[in-house]
Amino acid sequence: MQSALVARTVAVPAEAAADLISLLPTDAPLSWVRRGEGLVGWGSAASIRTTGPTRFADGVKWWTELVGHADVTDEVGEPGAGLIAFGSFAFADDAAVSSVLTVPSVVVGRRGDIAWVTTVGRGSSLDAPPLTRAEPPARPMGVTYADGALDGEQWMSAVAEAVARIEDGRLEKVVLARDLLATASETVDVRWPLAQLASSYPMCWTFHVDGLFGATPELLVRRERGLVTSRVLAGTIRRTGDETRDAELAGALSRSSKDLEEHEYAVRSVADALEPHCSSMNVPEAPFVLHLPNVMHLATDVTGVVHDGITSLELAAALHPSAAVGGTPRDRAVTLIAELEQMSRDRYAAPVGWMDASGDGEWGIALRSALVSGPTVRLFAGCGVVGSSDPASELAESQAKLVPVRDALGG
Ligand SMILES: C=C(O[C@H]1C=CC=C(C(=O)O)[C@@H]1O)C(=O)O
Repeated sequence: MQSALVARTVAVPAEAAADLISLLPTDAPLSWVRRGEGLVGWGSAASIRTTGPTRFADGVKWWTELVGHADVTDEVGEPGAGLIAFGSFAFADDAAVSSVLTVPSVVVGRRGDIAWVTTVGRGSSLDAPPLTRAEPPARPMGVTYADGALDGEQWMSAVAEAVARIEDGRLEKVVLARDLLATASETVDVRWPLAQLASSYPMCWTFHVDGLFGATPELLVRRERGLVTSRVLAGTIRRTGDETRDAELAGALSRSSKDLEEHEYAVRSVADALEPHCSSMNVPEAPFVLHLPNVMHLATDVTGVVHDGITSLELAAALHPSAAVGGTPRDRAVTLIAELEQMSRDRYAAPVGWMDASGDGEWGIALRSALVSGPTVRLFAGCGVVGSSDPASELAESQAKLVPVRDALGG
């Protein structure tokens, strides 16, 4: 049997963690960063891969046992300090896609002006490494794009088919996604698109776990000291870059019955899944408009007080897939997704984030994301389809949602 994990967290000056992503070396970089704060990690002290319908439960069991045997000294005491795991889960129950939880050997965290380094290993003397900028990544070169499973025409037909099924009364909403394949002339160093995403989309969570990277605006769940938060997004309009026009479009979005319907399904699915675990909840009656550089979304922040000892990962499992990425009713939507998309979503649109030893953590929905493997990058984007959806508008919306990763790849 392996010896127990030892984790030591020490405080460091905030300036040392001012640019978290620039600290990442090439060795298994991990990221969860928003507005310059969050967590980065590298190296691997322990990890688990799991598949199928029990993937979340397997992860929770593994983590609980690991934490139960670990020797942790944490002089900072903030959420994310001490022992943490980063994780990225498969969208679907099929056994072909691995989900992963990984404990880095070094984590650097920052929250406001508090910063720390956690070192994890199996030995007794763990010295925190000096925090210095890593060798900068190279820009991907010669990036070319090709259709993924479906070309634009075929994907619009899938959307039209989904609308027909909704009109038949078989379901109310389904989120259909498509993929796009990028190929660079050499292996892509994921730290390049990560740095670009973090600087262009500071209001999003810039993540990377085991080849899945992106900048998501949607927080599936945060659990922090008994409080739970979910930022629900659904309903989108593209930005024009002209401020006056964008303000008019934001107004139109907040009045659009099609988008409000899409949004309502997503909020309901989150509120219904959180309710059994909360003693009190706040679900705002009307959404606000979240402005991103490429698109605007209808957004609702659902909050609650958790009354049981449920971990953030178990909450994520209960919420996944919300109707922001699945549909309503959930089971029918997930079956239709598999039929119409004709591709595996892999880990796109599924929980990605981190959890600490207390079970607190943050799990985003892996949107505006891509899977990198050597010189190839598979990008994903999806759109909520309701009875009034128009296939050509949905295709244009999916293209707008591909912009962050396309721009970050620089081609
Ligand atoms: C499924 C995606 O977005 C979801 C989140 C926000 C808005 C959405 C929409 O308006 O369709 C989607 O529900 C994606 O970006 O791939």
